[in-house]
Amino acid sequence: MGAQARPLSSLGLTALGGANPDVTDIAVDSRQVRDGTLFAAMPGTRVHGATFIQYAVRMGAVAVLTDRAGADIAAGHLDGIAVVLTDDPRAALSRTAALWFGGQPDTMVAVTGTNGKTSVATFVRQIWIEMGLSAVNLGTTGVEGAWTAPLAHTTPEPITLHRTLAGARAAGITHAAMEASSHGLDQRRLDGVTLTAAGFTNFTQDHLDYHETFEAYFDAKAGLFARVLPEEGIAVINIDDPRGVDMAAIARARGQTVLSVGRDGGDLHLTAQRFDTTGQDVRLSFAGKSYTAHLPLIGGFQADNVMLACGLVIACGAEPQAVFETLPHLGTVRGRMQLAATRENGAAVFVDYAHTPDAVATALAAMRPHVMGKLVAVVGAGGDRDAGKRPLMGQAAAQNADVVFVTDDNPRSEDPALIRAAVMDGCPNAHEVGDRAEAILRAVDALGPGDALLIAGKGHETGQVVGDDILPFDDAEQASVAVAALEGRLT
Ligand SMILES: CC(=O)N[C@H]1[C@@H](OP(=O)(O)OP(=O)(O)OC[C@H]2O[C@@H](n3ccc(=O)[nH]c3=O)[C@H](O)[C@@H]2O)O[C@H](CO)[C@@H](O)[C@@H]1O[C@H](C)C(=O)N[C@@H](C)C(=O)N[C@H](CCC(=O)O)C(=O)O
Ligand SMILES: Nc1ncnc2c1ncn2[C@@H]1O[C@H](COP(=O)(O)OP(=O)(O)OP(=O)(O)O)[C@@H](O)[C@H]1O
Ligand SMILES: N[C@H](CCC[C@H](N)C(=O)O)C(=O)O
Ligand SMILES: [Mg+2]
Repeated sequence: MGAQARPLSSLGLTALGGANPDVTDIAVDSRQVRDGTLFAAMPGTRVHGATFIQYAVRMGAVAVLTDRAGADIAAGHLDGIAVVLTDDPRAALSRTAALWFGGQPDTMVAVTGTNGKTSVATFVRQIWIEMGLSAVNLGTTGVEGAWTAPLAHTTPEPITLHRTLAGARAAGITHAAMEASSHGLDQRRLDGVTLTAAGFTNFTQDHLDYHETFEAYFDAKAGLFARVLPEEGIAVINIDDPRGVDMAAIARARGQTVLSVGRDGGDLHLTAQRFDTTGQDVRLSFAGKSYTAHLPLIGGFQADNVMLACGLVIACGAEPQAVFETLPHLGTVRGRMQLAATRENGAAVFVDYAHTPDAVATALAAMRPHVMGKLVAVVGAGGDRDAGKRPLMGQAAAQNADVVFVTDDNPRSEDPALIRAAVMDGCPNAHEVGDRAEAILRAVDALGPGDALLIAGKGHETGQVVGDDILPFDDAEQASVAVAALEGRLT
């Protein structure tokens, strides 16, 4: 909450006719408006927020921030309140929220890409903490690290975001790594954040329900470099991804310094990787020097995420040697290639957040070097999300696992049987088991010595969204329950 009333003009806003009322709060939802509030009436995906201006005024709004379309919708209801009109009210709201809450950790980085954002942001935070700094990561798993808080979005809307950042700063947090989701970028949610560096992981299919085309999805992600990261910022880019090369060109065109990372070359370069039962050894090359480290992380792709994280920390001014020395102390990211249970015969059960075709393929392929026997997968797709990815996720599972169980993820408002049928189109030989707990039980039951199971899709989530209900559900817990039940340890 903003502590006290402040004139509208102090928030960087100029109202029509020079009105300059004192503002006591800012809100993006009319239902949160109270006396003295600046109501930001945003063009939405379902409705224009300006539809609710009349109500907001009744609740005590003294000023409205909107666009021309919003002013037209609310015509006749704007008398007596200050009206700020702008072509890009979402960007204006972000800058206003930054000024209203007035503080963020001194050093901040953001990371975008289809997969790996949470992992990279978590590794950045872990590295900073190992270096003795007071750091957090913000994103899908909430605020984690030296200060914790829950978040409803991967990239929170600007008011929540800046309230959180100001809270973190007040708690002594000096360093923060945040996720920039494509929705968040498209909706300008992080345009008020001051970034030292920004990272790009990769670009594959997701969220076409929202962005409609691959190019629009890419352009949203590119906004991190084309708009949010300042010209003096450093762009840390995975150039193994073909679109990483495009992203680097966008960053260079802005005058940003590019620090490239990759396996095929790059300023920070992975030159060797060897797997063992507890993780992997990596050799990295940076600025003419070679560094080796044991990463206690399962999954070859985590080396890519760790490299990007190292690049971001170095971009913020850390000594490379000190950064690479922290690597043996990194920990598993919650719900990402997390060992959840082990059967008495040694078969391991992993939980992972793979919810795109590329992630399912990558996560399963990453398990192969750790598995002697057969690889079993439990996979499903979420409702009210990109429907085109469903058969592709099934296909990725069929191509990379020996046995596949198709089950429900978060059906949300959709018919789960139809979602499963779409996934099954990509893996017709899979076993279809709608109930997720039963699918996990049957998959665990299928494990012999040397086999392994990947339960994909829900990672750290602790609920299953069915219609408007969130039913308690935790893949890691269900994996343990299944192992215990099958081995007679449940009474
Ligand atoms: C599709 C999408 O991103 N929608 C987000 C968007 O809502 P919207 O503006 O489209 O909402 P709307 O219902 O059309 O309403 C328009 C405006 O009217 C206002 N309103 C509405 C009703 C009312 O009574 N009074 C009122 O003032 C709303 O606050 C809104 O500002 O702005 C809202 C406020 O910032 C968000 O809560 C909402 O996120 C919805 C809930 C959502 O599910 N978003 C997901 C898809 C999302 O953002 N996911 C990404 C991660 C994706 C990933 O990387 O995997 C994320 O960053 O979390
Ligand atoms: N570098 C990578 N390349 C390909 N797949 C990856 C990579 N990193 C992670 N993944 C896969 O993507 C899944 C999600 O990882 P993570 O949560 O880090 O991504 P995210 O981008 O934050 O996802 P979200 O869009 O939900 O925020 C992992 O569980 C793993 O299966
Ligand atoms: N941030 C992603 C998470 C998807 C997780 C998966 N379990 C699903 O519900 O589809 C999204 O909202 O698309
Ligand atoms: Mg995430």
